[in-house]
Amino acid sequence: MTTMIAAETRATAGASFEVDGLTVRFSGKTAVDNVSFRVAPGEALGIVGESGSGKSTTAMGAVGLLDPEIAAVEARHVRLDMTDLRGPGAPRAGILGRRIGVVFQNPMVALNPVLTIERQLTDHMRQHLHLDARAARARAIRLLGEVGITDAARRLSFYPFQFSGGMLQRITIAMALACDPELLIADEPTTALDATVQAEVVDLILSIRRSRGLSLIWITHDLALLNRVADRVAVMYAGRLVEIGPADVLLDHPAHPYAAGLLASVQSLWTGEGAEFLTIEGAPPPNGPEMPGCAFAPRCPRVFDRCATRPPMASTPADAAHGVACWLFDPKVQA
Ligand SMILES: Nc1ncnc2c1ncn2[C@@H]1O[C@H](COP(=O)(O)OP(=O)(O)OP(=O)(O)O)[C@@H](O)[C@H]1O
Repeated sequence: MTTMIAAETRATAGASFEVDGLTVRFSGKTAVDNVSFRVAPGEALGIVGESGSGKSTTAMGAVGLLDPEIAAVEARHVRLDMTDLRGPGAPRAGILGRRIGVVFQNPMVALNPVLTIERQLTDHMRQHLHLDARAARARAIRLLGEVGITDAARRLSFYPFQFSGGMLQRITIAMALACDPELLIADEPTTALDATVQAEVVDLILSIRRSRGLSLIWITHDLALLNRVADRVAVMYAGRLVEIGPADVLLDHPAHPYAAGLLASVQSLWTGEGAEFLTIEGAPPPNGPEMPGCAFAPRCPRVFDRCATRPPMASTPADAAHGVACWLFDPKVQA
């Protein structure tokens, strides 16, 4: 009983999350190259980029969710507040699931189809919070209420197939919140849902973030959504972080030619009928960041000689308010 009270009253304010020099390789091939960023306590960072740009690999690699048999992950450090998640003897086990919650794209994949919702929600709490069965069940009912599932006591005995996609995503959000995390990672949490329920799930995550004061990383390919969900935005291209800055600044005046092109293509869609639909010519390089210069150089309308031979700023400084990895904005080139 004592443990239950401690768990329920634990403050759920957000923690800072700092990633420095994260590189991820699959079978020796670099998928994410020297990525650095910081999320301040209670802040929401949106990570945007096209499919395959390395958004999920960055987040999952940072928190230790990639299978070490498949992915080689290196980083100078990954810190949740003062706790280093990657140093020797780092207390990784238990942090994920307790201090960090993750909501995935497809709730059907995140949930076990042959276990009841009660079992899946309470196993998690019993493991991390050491609650007895009764206390865990009571907590599960409260959590389901928090994510908008009515008649929660009865529905705890249901299996995943008895819920709609939107309801299932609410349940995975409850699971992510089960141990009062300080950081929530939402990896395209609405992509697999019907358009009608997407907005409800976005609203739910935003309202939970506000009420709990959580730090949030929201991964999306939807630039328009970032207006609503993010305080700061990080733009990824071909495994590198090319621009990071305050959402209002970056979404109004993106500096990196790729970010500018991405925004222009979305804005041309927003402007409606008769408007020219802008696209960025070409495709991302097949070898991701494994090329001598800037990976965007072959598609860049502002390319110049240096871009093809040397990668600009290998990473954006973790503490920079607005960073751009582009030779056009390098002070030494401008001088
Ligand atoms: N398990 C894996 N094995 C091999 N390569 C992988 C694996 N997972 C990801 N990759 C590669 O890593 C790169 C980054 O993929 P990632 O899924 O992180 O991109 P993303 O930006 O999140 O894309 P999406 O929006 O489609 O989810 C891609 O080139 C992808 O093919």
